Amino acid sequence: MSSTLIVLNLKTYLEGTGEGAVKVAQACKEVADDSGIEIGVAPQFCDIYRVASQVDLPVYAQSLDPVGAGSFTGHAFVQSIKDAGAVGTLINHSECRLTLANIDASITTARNAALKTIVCTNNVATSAAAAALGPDYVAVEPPELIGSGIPVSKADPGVVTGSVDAVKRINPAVQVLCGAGISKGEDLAAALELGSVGVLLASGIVKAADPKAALEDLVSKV
Ligand SMILES: O=C[C@H](O)COP(=O)(O)O
Repeated sequence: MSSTLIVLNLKTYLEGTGEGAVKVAQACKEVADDSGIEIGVAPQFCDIYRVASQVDLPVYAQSLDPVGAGSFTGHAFVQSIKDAGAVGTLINHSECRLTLANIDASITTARNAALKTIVCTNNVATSAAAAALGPDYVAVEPPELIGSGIPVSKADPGVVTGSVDAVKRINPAVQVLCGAGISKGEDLAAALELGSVGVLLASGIVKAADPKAALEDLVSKV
């Protein structure tokens, strides 16, 4: 496997009892095996166990709550997420934003459970702030480009290079992903050229008529 990472966020695009998530995850697994590029998938909480138990690929939660076992109704408990089979979690996605204090607490909670952490940010300043908290990855995604089909790596290369520079300066151990509007091989190639180690993406693959073909195109220029 190369050090490139692709994480496919399924958001709430898929209905049903997890069979759609398993099918997309299976496509990710096949393309990962063929390409040698690591591909992870972030299904809804209720599908983590089903996906992780049926497909041998890295599964991420879409978020978690910094709570322990106990009186925490409605929260996403890290140990349950881990026991369901997740290896990591997104934190602070634009569609699920947290306070800085809760980002910090979520990173600590995930790290204590040995889950990888991908903290989403919306610009260079928040990428710098996230890097100071020491997650495994910062994933910069300008919100206005999310779901637009316009790739951040072409529409706003400066937010990627700026985030890479800021993160390296603050904490060189943190790696940078970028996302928003990524769907094609040229988008991923451009993202890597800009210094990121991979992408966080969703609609371009999940909503494609043939997600496996879309994934094959995504990795075709690396
Ligand atoms: O988590 C994924 C990002 O929000 C990007 O979404 P998108 O690929 O649909 O633009």
